[in-house]
Amino acid sequence: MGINVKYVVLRHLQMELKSPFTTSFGTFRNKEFILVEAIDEDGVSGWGESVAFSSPWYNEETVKTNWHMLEDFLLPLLFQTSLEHPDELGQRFSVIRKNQMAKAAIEGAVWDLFAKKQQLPLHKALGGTKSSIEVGVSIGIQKNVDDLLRVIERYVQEGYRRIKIKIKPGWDVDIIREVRRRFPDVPLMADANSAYSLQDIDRLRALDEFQLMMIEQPLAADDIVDHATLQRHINTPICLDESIHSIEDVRKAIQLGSCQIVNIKIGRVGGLTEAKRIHDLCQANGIPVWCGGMLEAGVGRAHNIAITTLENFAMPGDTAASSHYWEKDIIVPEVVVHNGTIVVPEAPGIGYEVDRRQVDRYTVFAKTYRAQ
Ligand SMILES: O=C(O)CCC(=O)C1=CC=C[C@@H](O)[C@@H]1C(=O)O
Ligand SMILES: [Mg+2]
Repeated sequence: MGINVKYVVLRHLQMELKSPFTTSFGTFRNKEFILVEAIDEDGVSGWGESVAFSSPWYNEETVKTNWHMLEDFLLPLLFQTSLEHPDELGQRFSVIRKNQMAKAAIEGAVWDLFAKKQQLPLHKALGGTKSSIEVGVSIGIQKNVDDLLRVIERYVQEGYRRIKIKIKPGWDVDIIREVRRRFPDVPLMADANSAYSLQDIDRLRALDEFQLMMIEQPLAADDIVDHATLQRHINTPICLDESIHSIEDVRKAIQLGSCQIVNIKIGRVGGLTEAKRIHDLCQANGIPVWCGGMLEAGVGRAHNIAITTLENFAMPGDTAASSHYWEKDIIVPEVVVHNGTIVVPEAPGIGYEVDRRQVDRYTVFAKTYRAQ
């Protein structure tokens, strides 16, 4: 059964975060993103979500560059001929360099469509094995330590399986010491979003005493060489986020010893097919992976849940409950977390219904593209 996408609707949505999210590179108050709906000859819709932000802080892609790539390059390639399987899109899109988040947005919609046509939940179509997944929560930089401790307390009580806090020079060793004093046993990790350099080795080594599960992306966003040096000097396992765009990046990082853990973000690596390949390579090399978050709305969140059902997603990811981010999400039911666990939905495709009323409410503009 081929996949024959007849038209695609791109929608530019804007949703307000319940509370601002601050990292070492800035504060998010709103989330603007592109929602992709791919409709086939039978009128079945597949949904994808671009995780690019409005500004090129996290990586070089933005909402506008994603729209441009989709409109001018990726949709024409998709419309060229039908597909037998979503895995074929990687090859078809390989004539376009990088722009992984734009590629992943449409690839995700095609995977949802494919799974629906097969009457399979997306997680089964991907080869997932879990019926529930464990999740953690990522906490932005707070005004002061007391606020941070209060926020952590709340999430620990809600049952989240690990706490991730953001660090940067000056908001690191002392802060983590306080957190550890108050929560000696909580599974804890720190994400630096590239805020350090090799000159900070001593400061980063000082974190070894706190039994962190890992430190995420301490060094430059495009680096895997200095990370290998750093890993030789510290005991805390390094996890790469920003530096990983493809299976080739992972192969090289493993060879160099740049990390012991990989954060897989579907958007950053160009889609579900590449995410699965990276998962498999890491598994073969004894490297656990987990699913990162990009403050997704419901569709992106559903894709994250599906990929996390693969076996080697062995650590809790950042897929917190919809209500952690939004007053009202765009899917029904919303993603709920009980005791740090999400029950994986079994309905075909992403497993959640897209709430068109909410989508319309958040849509700033939309455009439809048809196969010629
Ligand atoms: O809750 C989430 O979706 C995860 C949030 C999170 O940690 C991140 C979101 C966006 C950019 C980064 O700061 C970051 C990360 O690096 O993992
Ligand atoms: Mg990160």
